[in-house]
Amino acid sequence: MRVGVFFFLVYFVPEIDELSFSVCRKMLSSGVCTSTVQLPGKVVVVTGANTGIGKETAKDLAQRGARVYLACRDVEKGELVAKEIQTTTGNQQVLVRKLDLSDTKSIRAFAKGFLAEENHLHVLINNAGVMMCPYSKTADGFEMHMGVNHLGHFLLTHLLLEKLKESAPSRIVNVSSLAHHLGRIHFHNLQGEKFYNAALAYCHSKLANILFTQELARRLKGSGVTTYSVHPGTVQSELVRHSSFMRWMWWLFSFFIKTPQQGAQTSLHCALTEGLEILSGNHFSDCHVAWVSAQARNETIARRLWDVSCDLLGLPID
Ligand SMILES: NC(=O)C1=CN([C@@H]2O[C@H](COP(=O)(O)OP(=O)(O)OC[C@H]3O[C@@H](n4cnc5c(N)ncnc54)[C@H](OP(=O)(O)O)[C@@H]3O)[C@@H](O)[C@H]2O)C=CC1
Ligand SMILES: CC1=C(/C=C/C(C)=C/C=C/C(C)=C/C=O)C(C)(C)CCC1
Repeated sequence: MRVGVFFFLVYFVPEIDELSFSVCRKMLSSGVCTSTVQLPGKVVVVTGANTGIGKETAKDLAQRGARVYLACRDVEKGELVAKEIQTTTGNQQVLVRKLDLSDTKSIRAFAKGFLAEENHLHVLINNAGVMMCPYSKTADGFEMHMGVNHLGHFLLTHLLLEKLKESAPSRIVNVSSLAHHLGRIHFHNLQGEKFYNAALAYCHSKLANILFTQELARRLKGSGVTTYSVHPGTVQSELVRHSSFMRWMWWLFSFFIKTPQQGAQTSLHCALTEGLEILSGNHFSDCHVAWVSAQARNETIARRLWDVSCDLLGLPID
């Protein structure tokens, strides 16, 4: 039935025909991380690692011998995945710790626990994300997309930054999206209280991921810590859980959508590839540097977002 609907559209609507074949070509030329780097003795944190892109990223890093922390809001789901990764990779150093990015207390507790038990952190992958949630707020009163996708990771990164610097060379990968092109930082409506659209709220938060990456790269110059933002591609995952339209689209076009394992490739490329330090602050898609929107290249907005984020989270503005 799905194949029938697809071929009906392709056969009878020439525009869709052209679009789908060019999209198809693009999807099929998706990047692959070719790094052979092994990671014994290295410590990695992946947020949202119990499913989707995060799970596949964590699995690959465990396969290379790293000690991998799965930072998950649902510890039970995390434990099941940790067992699965331990079995498939033979690496027992896959650990689950509770992290709910929609609650700054949980983020602080995660960081405190991690810093108490680990002397190093070589790679932080800020992967967790929510998309198209009905209007809701985090425990601290932030709009859910901005709160989880941007502010949660902003705070987590700040709390772990000294450890990353002590462990240099180290890397931070922020999983953003092509959707950032539709994003805007409305400083007068950062919590969506004046107007709210679930899809745009996601786009705004993904733009914030890129602005954060660029500002962080500027501030970390010379520290040995580098940072990259990533568009993983359009990937079959649970991200579409809040939208029946998107679930339908993903189902209809599932032939052209990447698997989570393919979706993990660009994060892995940025975390592992040797010689990438010179490209700190850049955005990547299909394992190549990718173009970002004019908003995402605006240093003034990036600096202001940094200051506003510090202010909202009670961090000192430096
Ligand atoms: N799939 C796609 O096509 C695309 C994805 N991306 C980005 O890729 C990243 C990974 O998404 P993907 O794997 O597709 O989606 P999934 O929904 O499959 O995975 C998202 C992960 O984030 C976790 N998460 C959600 N909310 C919180 C929270 N409050 N605290 C901690 N963890 C949380 C989820 O945990 P739980 O299972 O408990 O809900 C889950 O582990 C996201 O940042 C997304 O924006 C970007 C472009 C396209
Ligand atoms: C038009 C079109 C598609 C739609 C793509 C969309 C809608 C992508 C959305 C991506 C998002 C939301 C990423 C998350 O960050 C498909 C399914 C690829 C198939 C070919 C035609």
